[in-house]
Amino acid sequence: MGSAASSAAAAATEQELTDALKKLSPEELAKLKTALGGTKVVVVGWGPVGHAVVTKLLAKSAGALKISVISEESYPAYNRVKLSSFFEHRDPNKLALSSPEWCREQGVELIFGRATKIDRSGKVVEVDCNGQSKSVQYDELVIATGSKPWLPPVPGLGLEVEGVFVYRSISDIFKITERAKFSTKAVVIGGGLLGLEAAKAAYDLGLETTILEVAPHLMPVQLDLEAGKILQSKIEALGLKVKTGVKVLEIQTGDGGLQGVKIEQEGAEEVLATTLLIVGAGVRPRQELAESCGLELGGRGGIKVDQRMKTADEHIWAVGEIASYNGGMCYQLSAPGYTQAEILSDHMTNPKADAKFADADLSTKLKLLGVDVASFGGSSDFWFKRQYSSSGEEVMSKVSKDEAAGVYKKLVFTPDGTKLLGGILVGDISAFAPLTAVSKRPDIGGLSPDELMAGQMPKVDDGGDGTNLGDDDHVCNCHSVPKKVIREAIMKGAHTFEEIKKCTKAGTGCGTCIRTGPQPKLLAHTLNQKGVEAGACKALPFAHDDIEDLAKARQLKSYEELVTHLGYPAAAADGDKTALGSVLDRIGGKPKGEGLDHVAQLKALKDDLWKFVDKMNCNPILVRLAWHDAGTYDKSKTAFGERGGANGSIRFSPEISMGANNGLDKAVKYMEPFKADYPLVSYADLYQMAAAVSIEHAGGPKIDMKYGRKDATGPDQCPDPKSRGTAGNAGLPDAEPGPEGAFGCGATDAATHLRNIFYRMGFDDKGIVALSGAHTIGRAFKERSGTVKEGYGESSGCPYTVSMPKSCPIRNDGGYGVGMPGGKSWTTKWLKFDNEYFQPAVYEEKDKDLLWLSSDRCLHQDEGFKQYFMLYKDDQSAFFRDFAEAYKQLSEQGAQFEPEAGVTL
Ligand code: HEM
Repeated sequence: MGSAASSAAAAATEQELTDALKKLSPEELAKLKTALGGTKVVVVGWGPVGHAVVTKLLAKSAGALKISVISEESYPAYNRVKLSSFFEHRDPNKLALSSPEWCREQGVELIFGRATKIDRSGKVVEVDCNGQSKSVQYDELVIATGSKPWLPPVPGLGLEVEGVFVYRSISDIFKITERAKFSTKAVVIGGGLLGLEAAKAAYDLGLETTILEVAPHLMPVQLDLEAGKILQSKIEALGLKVKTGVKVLEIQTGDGGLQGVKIEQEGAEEVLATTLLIVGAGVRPRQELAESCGLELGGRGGIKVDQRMKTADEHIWAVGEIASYNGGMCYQLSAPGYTQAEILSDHMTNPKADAKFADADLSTKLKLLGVDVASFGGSSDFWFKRQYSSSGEEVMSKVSKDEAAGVYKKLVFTPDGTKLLGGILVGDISAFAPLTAVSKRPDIGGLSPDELMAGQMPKVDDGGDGTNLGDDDHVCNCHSVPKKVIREAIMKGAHTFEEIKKCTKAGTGCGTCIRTGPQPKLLAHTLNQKGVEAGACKALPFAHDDIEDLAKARQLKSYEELVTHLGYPAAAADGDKTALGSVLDRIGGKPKGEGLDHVAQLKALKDDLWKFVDKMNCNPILVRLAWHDAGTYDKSKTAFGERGGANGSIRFSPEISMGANNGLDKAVKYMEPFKADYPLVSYADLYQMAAAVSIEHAGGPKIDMKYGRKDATGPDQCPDPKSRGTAGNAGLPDAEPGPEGAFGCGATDAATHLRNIFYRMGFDDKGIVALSGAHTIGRAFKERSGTVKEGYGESSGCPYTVSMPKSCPIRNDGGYGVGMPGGKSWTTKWLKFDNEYFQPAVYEEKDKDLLWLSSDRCLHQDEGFKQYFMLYKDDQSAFFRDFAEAYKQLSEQGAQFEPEAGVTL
């Protein structure tokens, strides 16, 4: 490699490198490309560390390397650290660190399959792609296969037992969720990081959960006995059971799989009855590939690597949980993996690089079942030599605890008290970042151990940004990003947290350096120094939404608190408070719409709904909610409520519990926070507006509906389910006839049934076909309508409805995301509102992965319907026009408006 390459690769950060590369002359860039060009790098494993290798290699080679990545899971690389947050959103995309589109844009070849063999002499990896074998040639190979869960040797324990799971991947979570539907109790083996995360999952699923730990206390690798016991009592206070010092004797099975777990504690045996068991007792490196090709392994497993992360084979590298540095232990945390990715990419792009892997930072800070826990150390000796439990001459320890409050703090010093070796924090971990920084310095800056215990921090020259962190202190511990790197990124144009994430990775791990850590102050101060006025106001130059999230995370309630904890006080200006008005109201507990009149609330709500569907990809269910609220309309009836229509009555139990409305309670719940924020808007308007926004957001027509609908006030205003000449469901249509061959209205063919239903509402054949075209978006689920065998979750969906659909991307804007995976859709791009529903590829029913119900089929078979069906097939604008007209009618009839003429926006 020429000098141009080495000077570029010697730069310290990814951002610098990208900038340095930009500065190269075309000749120099050409040299670099010749040096690396054509070199084919294959990365096995698309987890967070494998992905970090790809991004770093791209940046450091100016795109000259040809990179392929082999991914066994069908999800884009995702953040396992946040796996348990999945239950808050149930959206795999929120965990994603990348996407297939990103790979495409970067020219990275993405291969979905399992690497089965490495032929070292031929430099080929064999990949099993869904039963088809593929040979992938490499010049340089990176193994980033990570770990696999370890099952303790307990009689009867195996993943083949129904009800036994591990906790490692998104698909594990889906499987656990499925089983949880039929279980009331869960047992978790393992009281370490992994086991407690798994216990959180079981707890979030509403199961009575018992945690079993073989050691005398929880988290034995990170905590001492006292800290472990405090954590235990906090977890028990939540209603979970914890048993420590436990030996698992046997797994008992019977009909339907798991029945119980037999244990021994303090000499007494006991059987815990359960149908769901999660094993979170540790992991082992996935080294089969390396073993089978004869690569040298580490003494305790993993692939032996040197300081450059190179294995015994000159062309094979290993990083992350699989890498055994100098044959020692493999690190099962992401931070060391990221450091290793950095070092590997340095060496692969620059033979003269001198970066060396030496020690891993095993500091961890996390929230376990609502309890903050942290363990930090200046070097890995803190954990390996268990300095946190040493005593006497080896170390000096200081402890403070408040058992009632559940707060514990232990700091461990050298015997002379001049250097902090590490510490343990439970309950209050606010000092984690500064203390971690102090533990990495040669001394404690002239303070005494007692002063440090009391919360004093050595004064550091922080350049006036208020972080009390030096240039080399880490802001982001997950990715080991020092303050100076973030500062430089801001100086070079990264003016938001998102932009900082992109160019430094800071904040993309656990995210606490943003939420509760020093990043906001650093950003505010640096922007201020640059004279950049970005974001909400002078003192807090971030987006309103960011400020709101930060305020919630830190429980800040006033402008003064915001500026002190997040902002740059010297920059506060008179107008700041006004500019932050809505955020201050929100964090002070006021609804968003307070002070706005009805029309202004409607307008603000529309914007919020747009953002919501954009984030959640829940357009279809909101359309179904609004249509089912309105679709009870009977033109022969006059009394408000009894006549049905869009009046919000679907939120009441007689209606929402009708079979036809299965699953819509989820959408009703989605809408509640909006109602709380905009109290002047009726539920009826809210539901209809959400549908109109969802359709438009998905690329469909704008529906010119009016607002001001009044709400049904109670269950007594719900239509009687049997009052519409149908068996039930207040006149909503059936998709298929019942077991006797008849639809609910008595008709034996779908076309007659649809006419019975929709003529009652005042529609004609054109309206029926146009409205049915709404199925161009959305899916059916076995758990809801029961019309399909596909159901909730990744494993129960079909290729178009899982997170990596074959038609990806399915959103109108080309963005990535499917919301909750699963079910079966009518169309391939089922988050795009277009006329795909009317296309032969759909209605000819050749693609078994698409849905076509009797009520859809009659639309192109019945002569009266067919003319419209064929018109919409050829002319999307005719479909949009007729749909918008019919939907407006659907959403307004039966409703009562105030003012009578309605409100148009
Ligand atoms: C013509 C008679 C209709 C029948 C028999 C029918 C039946 C169904 C069925 C069985 C489902 C699947 C529900 C599930 O399992 O989750 C469904 C979903 C859906 N329906 Fe209809 N429907 C009809 C008309 C309409 C109309 C008029 C609209 C809107 C204007 C509509 C909008 C939707 C949407 C958007 C979904 C997807 C919901 C989701 O993905 O969560 N449907 N429909």
